This record gives sequence, C-alpha cells and structure tokens, in this order.
Amino acid sequence: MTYAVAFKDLTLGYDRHPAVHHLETRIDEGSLTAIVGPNGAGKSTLLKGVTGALAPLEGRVSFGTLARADIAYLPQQSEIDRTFPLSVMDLVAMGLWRRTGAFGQLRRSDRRSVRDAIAAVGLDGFENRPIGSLSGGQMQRTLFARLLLQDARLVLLDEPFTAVDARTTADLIGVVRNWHGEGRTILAVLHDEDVVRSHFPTTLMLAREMVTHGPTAQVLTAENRFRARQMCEACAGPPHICGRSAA
Ligand SMILES: Nc1ncnc2c1ncn2[C@@H]1O[C@H](COP(=O)(O)OP(=O)(O)OP(=O)(O)O)[C@@H](O)[C@H]1O
Repeated sequence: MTYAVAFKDLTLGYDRHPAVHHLETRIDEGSLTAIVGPNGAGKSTLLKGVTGALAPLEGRVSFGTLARADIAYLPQQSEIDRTFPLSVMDLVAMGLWRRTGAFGQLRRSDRRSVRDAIAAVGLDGFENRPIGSLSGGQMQRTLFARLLLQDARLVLLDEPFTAVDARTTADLIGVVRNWHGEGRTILAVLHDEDVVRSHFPTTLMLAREMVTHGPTAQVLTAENRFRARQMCEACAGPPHICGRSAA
C-alpha cells in the first residue's frame, strides 16, 4: 500500500518545547483516519506539522506521491476570524485560489462551481450572507464548501464536528465519506468516539507520543485510553522538555 504521509521520528513543538515526540508511522493513501487523544495531546500540532505551518524540531514529514499543494486544511473554528467582511460566496470562492490566483477574476464556470459547492453543503440561498451572521453549523458548512472546491488529495480536518448540531454533523460526514469514496486521504482530529467508531476505519491515538495506530476497534480500547491518559498526565501544563535523546 502506498502512503500519503509518513512521519519519521517526527518531533514538533513551540519555542523548542516538544508537543509531539518522535512520531513514527505512515498514513496510507486513500485512508480515512481519526486522530484521537486527551486535550493537549498534540493532535492539532500534528496537523500543523503536515501543512508545513510548523517546521519539525526533529525528524520529518514526507509525502508519497502528493505535494503540499495537494493538501486542504480545516482549522479549528476558534482559529477562524469571522469578523472579516466576506460573504459566503467570497469565502467559498477562496477554494479556487490555486487555480485563479489570489486576485484572479472568477469566470462564469467558476461562479457556477462555487454555487454548486454551496448547494452541496445545503446552503442554497445563503450565497450573499456575511459570514459574521452565520450560525456555527452554517459556518462549518461554508468551510466544507470551500474544501470541496480545493479538490485536494489530502484533507486535514481539525475537530470538524465540534459545536455542530447532529443534522449538520450527519451531512458533513456524508461529504467526508464521499471524499473517501473518491480515493482522497482524510486525517481528522475528533473527540466523539461514537463518530470515530461508526465512520473512521483507522485511528491514530496520540498522547504527545504515539499510543497506537491501526484499525479503530483495536485502538479504541479501555486499556489504550488509560495508557493515553497516563502518558498525557502532564498535557494540561505547558509542553515539557523532551527527555529522550535525539537518535
Ligand atoms: N501556538 C502555541 N504556542 C505554544 N504552545 C502551544 C501552541 N499551540 C499549542 N501549544 C501547546 O502544545 C501542546 C499540544 O497542543 P495541541 O493544540 O496540539 O493539542 P490537542 O491534542 O490538539 O488538544 P485539544 O484536544 O485540547 O485541542 C499543548 O500543551 C499546547 O498548550
């Protein structure tokens, strides 16, 4: 099986304080993988390492046949500035930037693609709404429409269903499953184990270090959860100094 992303002795952190330690595993191309772990386990940090926003302190992230330009990333809702004066249409159209350039004019066919993406996430009629007036769930649908247009081979989702109602979650899971059916690789940070069990065949459990990575039923056990909590006891505090020497 070819891999989409490989982590090789990867250590990521902030101001030289590691938040993810010596991670060594591969994400198969076309897989649908959940990243789980306690608060502060380094899950968001890992996604930032994959996007390249955070450079490794040690080790590396490598990609199989894809390039960083093939990655689409949905950050946590709290990291998105909704006061920016944009309409739903403007925000979704940003998904075409790779093709149109930042200030490129949208062609008629581009506008149609934007409208189609908005309709695909159930937001028909919201095209001209300012994003600041959207509910949390409507905003998440808008961001998924932008991801649809990005047409990426690797999709990174950071807590995509947090603070989103059950109906919206079900609709957006439908979008994720379609991406999986199209052969894209999906890596999603999730807290809801029912969602993980029902829809994500593979799970990576993180607690600053990797706890385990494999078929979801084998990963989500009471024993692994207990180990993760123990490994992550210090997670509530600031990232500590890594005691392991660089290989
Ligand atoms: N920008 C930053 N500067 C300094 N430390 C940071 C920064 N972002 C995260 N951290 C620290 O890195 C560690 C891992 O954080 P991260 O957000 O990756 O965890 P997480 O598993 O995604 O947590 P949660 O489930 O609470 O979202 C935490 O100790 C956090 O305080």
